Amino acid sequence: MLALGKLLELTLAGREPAEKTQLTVEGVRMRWLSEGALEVRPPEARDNGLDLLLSAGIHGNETAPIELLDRLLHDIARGDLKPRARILFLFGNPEAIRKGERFVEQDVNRLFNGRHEQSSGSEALRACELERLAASFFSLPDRDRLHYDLHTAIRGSKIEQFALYPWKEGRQHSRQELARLRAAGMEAVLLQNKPSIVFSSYTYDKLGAESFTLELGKARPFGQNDGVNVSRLETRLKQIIEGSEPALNEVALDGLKLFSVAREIIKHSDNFRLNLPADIENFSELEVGYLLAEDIAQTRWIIEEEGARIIFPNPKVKNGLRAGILIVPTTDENLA
Ligand SMILES: O=C(O)CCC(=O)N[C@@H](CCC(=O)O)C(=O)O
Ligand SMILES: [Zn+2]
Repeated sequence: MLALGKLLELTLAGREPAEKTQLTVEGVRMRWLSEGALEVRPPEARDNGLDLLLSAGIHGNETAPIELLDRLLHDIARGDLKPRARILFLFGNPEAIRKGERFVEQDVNRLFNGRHEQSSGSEALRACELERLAASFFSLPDRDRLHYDLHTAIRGSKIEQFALYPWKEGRQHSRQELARLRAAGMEAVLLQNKPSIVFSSYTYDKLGAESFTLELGKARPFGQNDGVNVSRLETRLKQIIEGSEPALNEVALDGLKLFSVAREIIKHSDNFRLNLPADIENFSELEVGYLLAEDIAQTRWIIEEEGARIIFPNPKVKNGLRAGILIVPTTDENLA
């Protein structure tokens, strides 16, 4: 296997490779760009015009997606997987990955779309570098652009695998991309309805990619991910990489559940209280009238929406950040 296939090993060791560019026997070029960043380029004659950004480890303790990207890279470096797409592999927060923590000082996934400029420290610098790497990767004209930012969640979930689809004024969510996600094993998609400061929102909003955050199960340490079944996603990613995807069922979306955001719960102060059991699962339903959260100045979050569910409840976030998302079921009528 080519040494650059061991991007994860290099990243965990904090090492730079001696050789920055290597070629497989089929002429696939692997190029190390920076810590945790590697570009894969097929020979020109095989290139099918897709630019695919695969990121994981934006949160350092979310190891199943990191292991998945590591397997794909090994397969490419051995010549077992023969890309027709250009690919950028990114391990988002190397320092946090080495520590096995979600983040070191601050959550990288709250520092995109310019937020890093109002901040300092290594994670703000890393968010800036990730934006630069993504922008440079997605700078070639007339190519399809796809970004999957892979995560696992802090808690269990009633719907194990789901995607979050960013929003941009005047741009419609794509039915074809939803069909692709369904084929990759996603059971639900949350259609966002406002701008955001996460990585997938940056590549969607500023770089014109079709971009998604994918949640694949519960976060566990390296080597303990048997409970996270990524086989459907892995198969689909290999097909996307090799340009051999079977046709998609766009009409029915094959039972994919769609949700929209009703409200984001923002923590404003240290007085914030979230009225949920510590082990509550994502997608748990909340009844109308339920007092979900309280904060300073008599702020009360009371459920008003029929069919409301909660995802990512987290009262420990820093003040000013999202402490949960209230979602409601929606339909496919506004898709492009
Ligand atoms: O389990 C949790 O509470 C968080 C899991 C996670 O890291 N989710 C991403 C979602 C990003 C998005 O909104 O697209 C995050 O919170 O950064
Ligand atoms: Zn995450």
